[in-house]
Parts: sequence; C-alpha cells; structure tokens
Amino acid sequence: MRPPVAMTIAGSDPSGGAGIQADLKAFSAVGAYGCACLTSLPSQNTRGVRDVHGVPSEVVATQIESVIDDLPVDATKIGMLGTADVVRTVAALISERREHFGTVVLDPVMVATSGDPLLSEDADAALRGDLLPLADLITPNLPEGARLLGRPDRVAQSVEEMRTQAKELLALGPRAVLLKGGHMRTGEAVDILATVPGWAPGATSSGNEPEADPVLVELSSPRVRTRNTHGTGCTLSSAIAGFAARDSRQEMRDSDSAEPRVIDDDALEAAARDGKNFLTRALKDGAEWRLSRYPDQGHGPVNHLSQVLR
Ligand SMILES: Nc1ncnc2c1ncn2[C@@H]1O[C@H](COP(=O)(O)OP(=O)(O)O)[C@@H](O)[C@H]1O
Ligand SMILES: Cc1ncc(COP(=O)(O)O)c(N)n1
Repeated sequence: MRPPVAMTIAGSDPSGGAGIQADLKAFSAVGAYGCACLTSLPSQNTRGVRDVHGVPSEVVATQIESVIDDLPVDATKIGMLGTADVVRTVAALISERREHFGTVVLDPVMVATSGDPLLSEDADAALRGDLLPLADLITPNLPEGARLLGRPDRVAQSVEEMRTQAKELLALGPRAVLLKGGHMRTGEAVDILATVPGWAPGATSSGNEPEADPVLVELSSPRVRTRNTHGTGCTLSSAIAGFAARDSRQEMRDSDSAEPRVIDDDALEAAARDGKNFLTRALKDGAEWRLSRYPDQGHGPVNHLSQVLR
C-alpha cells in the first residue's frame, strides 16, 4: 500500500505562491504525496524578484538521484531550471533513467508574472533541444511558446494563432502540448491541448512523426477577474502531474504491478482537464484575497488548498 508519488524539480518562492511551495500544495490538494528537488533560490514575493541564487547542477542531480533511488515516482513536474547547465543536467538524468520519472510535465518557466527573468537566455537551445523531446506534456504560456519557437516577438494574439503554434510546438518533440492562453484578453481563459494520435507507451521519444496529424482540443474556463494570478502556471502543471500520478497508481492497483507507468493518451487529456478545473477553482477561491500588505501593487497567489480531494 502506497500513495501516488509526484516529484517537482523547480525553484523556490519563499512567499509561497509559486515554485516548489505551490507545487507541494497542489500535489497535496489533489491527493498525491509530494517531493521536491530545488534548482534555484529566488528571493521573491507577490511584488517581484529581488535576487536569484542558483543551485549548482551537481547538487540538483544528487537531490533527484536521492529521490528516485528510493521512491517510486509516478509523475514529475519540472518548473524553473534557471540555467543551461541545470537544463542539460536534468535532461541527461531523465534520458538515462526515463522509467524513474513517470509521466513528465514540463512547465518551461522563463519569466515571472512580475516580468522578472527566471531562465538565462542561453538556456533556450538546451531546453528546446534536450528537454522538450523527453516530456509527456509541455505547458508554455504564450510568450514562452513564442520563445521556444525561436520567434519571441510573434506571441499568439488569437485562438487561431494559438492552434497553429501548439502544432508547431508539438513538432519540437514532446508527446503533448498545453499552450496556455492566460495572457490573452479574451472573456474565456482558453488553453489548447495538442496531442499526437496513436501514441503508445514505449514509443520513441525522439520526436513525433511529422506526418501524424495532431489532435487539438480547447480547454476553456470563465476568466476570473482578479490580480491574484501569481503561480497559476506552477499550480496548473503540478495539479496535472498530481492527477497523472493518481491515475498511474490506480492502474497499478488494477494490474498488481509494483512500478510506476507513464499514463496513456486518454488519461493525459483527463489529467489536463482536471488540472485546469482545479486551477480555475483555486483562482476563484482566492480572487478576493488581499494577502500582501500592498495588494494593489503586485499579484497575489491563488488559493491552492481550497479543494482537498480525498
Ligand atoms: N484570470 C484568469 N481566469 C481564469 N483562468 C486563468 C486566468 N489567468 C490565467 N488563467 C489560466 O491559468 C493557467 C496559467 O495560464 P498563464 O497565465 O497563461 O500561464 P503562466 O502562469 O505560466 O504565465 C491557464 O490555464 C490559463 O488559462
Ligand atoms: C520559482 C518560481 N517558479 C516559477 C515562477 C513563475 O510563476 P508564474 O506561475 O506566476 O508564472 C516563479 N515566479 N517562481
């Protein structure tokens, strides 16, 4: 008997709204046991980032090894990595020991809601070339999607452009893409989920067949009117990883298998939908919070723990 296990590899937010603090709250809220490997120590709060102190890549590696040498990880969420060195180190570890990471959800964190940079620009190539093809799901926001496509000035302005860019991002090699539309001014918050039909566990992870026609699904929710959007991306990707871990664990119980497995396409889509619903509730339930002494200056967090599933 064991709980579903979800691991985050991400940076810290000492004010508790984003980063590993948000990830652990979201894992707990959706019913997964959470563990966390730290990549970076930004000094930040709801108003911005004061300073960033990186963790050496060898220390990131030994943290991850400590976890996966011991715990059966059903799903991994990757967030802020900070430097090219850390990106390459994490990618190398996942390549060597893919089966120890379960379903991999990669949130390619580049810039904070406050506008502060969280990834050095020379890390883009490693993120795109080394890490993206290893992920089951990537969850870029619109500026991150444009930067990953090598066109930072071509941020999608409409749902139609989002659909095109989601397909282009899928062609970079991840198994699925959730392109998030939180930055658009539409009445609904629309995200595009792009998947390759017919994907099966054990299939090559070195890029998708160019001739396979992607399937696009719109995940839409009413836009919540609030300034409290700090950590939405972290919370969403962790909730998805948490739901993926639950699903993998459920399948194991059904089959009596001891080891985690990567979830199938239907379960991945269900985890994305459940994660989006979870985030929308967390946004609604924290919309009126005035947590900071200066609530009108920055962006407060969502209410990660408003729904605790049992
Ligand atoms: N005001 C809002 N109301 C409802 N959903 C939102 C709102 N802002 C963002 N979202 C949703 O939050 C998630 C994170 O989106 P986004 O803000 O684009 O990413 P990031 O936090 O990485 O910048 C997406 O599912 C997006 O649709
Ligand atoms: C350590 C860390 N990771 C990620 C974010 C991005 O937060 P957001 O979800 O608001 O874009 C952040 N501010 N800090």
